[in-house]
Amino acid sequence: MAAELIDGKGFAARIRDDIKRGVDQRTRRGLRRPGLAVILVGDDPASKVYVGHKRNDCEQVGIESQVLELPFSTTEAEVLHHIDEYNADPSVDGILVQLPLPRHVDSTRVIERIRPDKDVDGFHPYNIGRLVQRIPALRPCTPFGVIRLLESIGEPFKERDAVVVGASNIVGRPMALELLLAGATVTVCHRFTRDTEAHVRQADLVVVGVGKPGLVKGEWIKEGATVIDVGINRMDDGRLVGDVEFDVARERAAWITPVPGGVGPMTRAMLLQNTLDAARHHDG
Ligand SMILES: Nc1nc2c(c(=O)[nH]1)N[C@@H](CN(C=O)c1ccc(C(=O)N[C@@H](CCC(=O)O)C(=O)O)cc1)CN2
Repeated sequence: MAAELIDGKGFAARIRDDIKRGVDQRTRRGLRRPGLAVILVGDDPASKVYVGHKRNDCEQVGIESQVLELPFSTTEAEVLHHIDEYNADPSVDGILVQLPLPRHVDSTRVIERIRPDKDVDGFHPYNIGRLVQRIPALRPCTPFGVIRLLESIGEPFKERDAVVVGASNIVGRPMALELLLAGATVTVCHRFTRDTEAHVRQADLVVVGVGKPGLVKGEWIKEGATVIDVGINRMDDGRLVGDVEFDVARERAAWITPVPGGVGPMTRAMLLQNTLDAARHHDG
């Protein structure tokens, strides 16, 4: 029987409704709206689309957003200067620098410059360190969103062998950490892994975030597994596809996320959640 689809788009819409209620409650109590500042450097078309979505999401839930669009030639020192200004601005609760950055700007130095309490992407080493120790923190949005999706389908983490394919800073590594904290037994496959297929074949839960269409073959998926596809790849004909060979995987899995409409909308919803949480923290 074909797997059930995990409806990230629908779930994210419900989370946005909750966040809107949280924002409205603040304004009724005389508190200011949460503020998000987004920095976009260069003109990568996909980044522009994502930043546009984030701006619309903020408008929908009542978060004040501002987007600073900087040319590709912007220096690292200039980006750091803008971050310093947002760090000092009390109306800004969250700062996000859209990735990837041009090669002449060091993303690690940029992320480290953001005040950890305004790091709504959850990428700052301080927040990652807190997450490692299970201390409440701003959590990286994509893995946080995946955990929320898995909780929504009643995933029994503690009984599961999970395999994460990909070990990026944004997805794979924090994803493995989140699954570990949720109680799963976790294996991470990366570019030096000798036999990714063998690991995926025995996994009860597979999370893939590499950015290569069809990297994980449908026939590798164990019968009844849960498959979370974080990949978003735009094909020449304009279609968006994930990293998993969807049609075949769907015949074997019990649950699977679609692309589009799976993890992507949840990443954006968790950004709103982090921004609201940061504002609550800033209330004192
Ligand atoms: N500073 C950050 N940069 C990047 C992040 C991030 O979390 N923080 N993640 C990705 C891009 N990303 C968010 O910025 C992102 C990508 C895609 C979606 C999304 O909603 N996808 C939709 C389809 C959208 C489309 O039409 O193209 C879907 O999957 O249904 C949300 C967020 C890299 N950079």
